[in-house]
Amino acid sequence: MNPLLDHLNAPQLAAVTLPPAHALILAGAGSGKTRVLTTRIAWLISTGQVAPPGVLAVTFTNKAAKEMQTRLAAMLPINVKGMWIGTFHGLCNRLLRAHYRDAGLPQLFQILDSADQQASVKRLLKSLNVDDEKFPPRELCHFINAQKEQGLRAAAVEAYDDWARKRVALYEAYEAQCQREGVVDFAELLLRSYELLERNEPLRRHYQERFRHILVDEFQDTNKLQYRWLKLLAGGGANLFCVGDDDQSIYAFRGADVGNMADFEREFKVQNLIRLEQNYRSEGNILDAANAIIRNNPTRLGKNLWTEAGSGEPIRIYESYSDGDEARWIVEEIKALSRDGHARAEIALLYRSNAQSRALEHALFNAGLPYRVYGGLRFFERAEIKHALAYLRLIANTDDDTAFARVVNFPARGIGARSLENLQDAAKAANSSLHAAIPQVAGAGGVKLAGFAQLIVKLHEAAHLPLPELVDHVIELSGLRAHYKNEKEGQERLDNLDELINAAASFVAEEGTPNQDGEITGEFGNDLSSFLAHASLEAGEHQAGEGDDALQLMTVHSAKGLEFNVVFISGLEDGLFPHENSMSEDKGLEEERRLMYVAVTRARQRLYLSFAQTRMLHGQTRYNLPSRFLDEVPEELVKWLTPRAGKGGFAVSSAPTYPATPRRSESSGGSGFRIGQSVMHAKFGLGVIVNAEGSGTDARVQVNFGHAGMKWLALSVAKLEAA
Ligand SMILES: Nc1ncnc2c1ncn2[C@@H]1O[C@H](COP(=O)(O)OP(=O)(O)OP(=O)(O)O)[C@@H](O)[C@H]1O
Ligand SMILES: [Mg+2]
Repeated sequence: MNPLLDHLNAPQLAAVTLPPAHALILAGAGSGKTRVLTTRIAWLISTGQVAPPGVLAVTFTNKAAKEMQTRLAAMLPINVKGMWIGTFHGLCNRLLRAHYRDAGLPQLFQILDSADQQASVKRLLKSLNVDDEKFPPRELCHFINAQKEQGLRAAAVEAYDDWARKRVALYEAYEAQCQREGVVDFAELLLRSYELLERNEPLRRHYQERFRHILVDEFQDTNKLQYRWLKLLAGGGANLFCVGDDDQSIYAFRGADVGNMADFEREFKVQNLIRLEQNYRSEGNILDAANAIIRNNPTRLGKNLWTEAGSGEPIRIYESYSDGDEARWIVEEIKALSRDGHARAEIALLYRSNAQSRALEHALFNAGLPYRVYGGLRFFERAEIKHALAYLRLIANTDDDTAFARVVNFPARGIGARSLENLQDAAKAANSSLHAAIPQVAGAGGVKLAGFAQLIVKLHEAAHLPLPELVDHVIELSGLRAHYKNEKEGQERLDNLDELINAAASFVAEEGTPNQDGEITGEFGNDLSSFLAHASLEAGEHQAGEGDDALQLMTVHSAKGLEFNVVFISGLEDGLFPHENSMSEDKGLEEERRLMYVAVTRARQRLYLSFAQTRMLHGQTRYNLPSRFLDEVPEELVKWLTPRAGKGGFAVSSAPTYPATPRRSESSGGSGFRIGQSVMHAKFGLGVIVNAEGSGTDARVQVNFGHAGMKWLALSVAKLEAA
């Protein structure tokens, strides 16, 4: 038998070796979906059923794409570099680079990340004199992206009142601005390449005939437009092989639609529906906990996972007084784990929201423990990096107004707001880019702007340099290096800029010049523009120190598909996880529960769950109840590391469990209740006092009742009892 097929169980083997046909692999976490998908690619190629260029594989992150390539390279004696394996964004970018003319884009079009997009919208509102309180840029971006994700251009969006019509008009103006500047946002990458294939029949045929096998991982999290994109590409008779898990659908808030699974089954008349139920990742207790949690969701396709592994260790739960205490405890625990021989890279710290990482990072930093944060403030999103990239973008395209506006006066060169306004007016009058309008500005401001234009010319002259040298040169010539040298805490920024040079070097070394697999065009763009695209798309998955033995910090969302020997899930508090925005409606809560399921199923051997009674978040101290998800873990699987306090619904301890910070005993206006105290209300049940105001007959307290939510109660009326 083909050694590729060793170690597969029967349904996995069936999935890997299906004769060419559409297939849906529906299976729970850790059952080998990704492994099956990768092995199938290897099997199809090694048995000569398809050549490498005939495969298109979509993964969820760049990291996953790289991992897939590495695994394939280990299984097959072929060059996997040129293969079309990537994220939707990455693949669309590749398509648009290859056919930029047909797509109506400049050769060196630039990609706007979310922050760039917002800046661009802000600039638009300003130039149109639109009140950004009526149309907050963030919401406008959200609206625009949502339209694009449904495949709707401004002209196709319906609007029934003035405000909605204005919003659509702004969408249209934004599109025009992007087109003029030669930039595309993330949603545009997808929509533009969809339209390209839809409208350009020869091109569509070419790709339809080329890709014989299209394989999609994490299919449950595709949105409508992505699904249509897949359908279009598969329209020439390709075989669509999708793997997914409805229980892990966690991107509904971004337009993902689990309904795609049912649509796929129906529209493609899928005959091969394969379920995998054996889990190879987690030990028994962890798996049982995950199964128990997800069982509380009423709308599931339904499946249960089992494992041959023993029950393993109990799930450890820890309660702390504050987020700081929680972080310090995690540090101590990690030190102990290290002493026991656990590699740091095999330990993951997961949290619901990025803001939570601060306390953890602080404690890890103080303890001198190396760590890597995925997501959060990503490398390529740091201010100094974005400044340097903006200069590079201006080399590639002087009409890129977002980049222009970012650095025209950074480092400061005396170009004031007044001159910039004049420049903007001139650009608007001439319908040109900011850069092109410079000669129109008179006076001293005009002279300074001309100086900036000179700088861009000089940078341009260096464009022939090898990429890492070019980056170095730009950092120097732009004055960024000198600027940060003079800044008090500029060293870290200088280090990051050096890291950008390294990133450019490793980019050139790794990517080489793509396109060795017989693309129909040789116009993939040059190193600079591919590097810039990479910087926008990579989303921080590369960071300084990659490969070191560092702890892995990330949100649960970014942990999807990954696995670790030890997992900490911290901040398990109602309002945080489940997140308060999603607690009020069933659908939201179900998505949070799926998120919890994803989090728990990342662990192989050991799982820690922790929560804090108080937490500083966004500059405010919050008093929280333990997450309801903790109650959903069967007691027999659990070992409490702190006394299990409070019976029944919520475990609220009355004593500080970690002695590092003295417990505060704020009184609530002489009412006899204190903040942090547990109370009982006849209607709302058990809660925790989180805030207090007034005194005497006017005394009011705010109570977090968990399921019943947060309430202000007048003590003279509400009959509250100490619990
Ligand atoms: N037949 C098998 N024998 C041994 N190990 C296996 C087998 N199948 C999968 N594994 C291992 O189990 C782990 C989980 O597999 P994989 O990541 O492919 O699961 P998944 O279904 O994609 O999980 P997720 O839903 O979290 O993405 C991996 O370490 C994988 O190598
Ligand atoms: Mg997977």
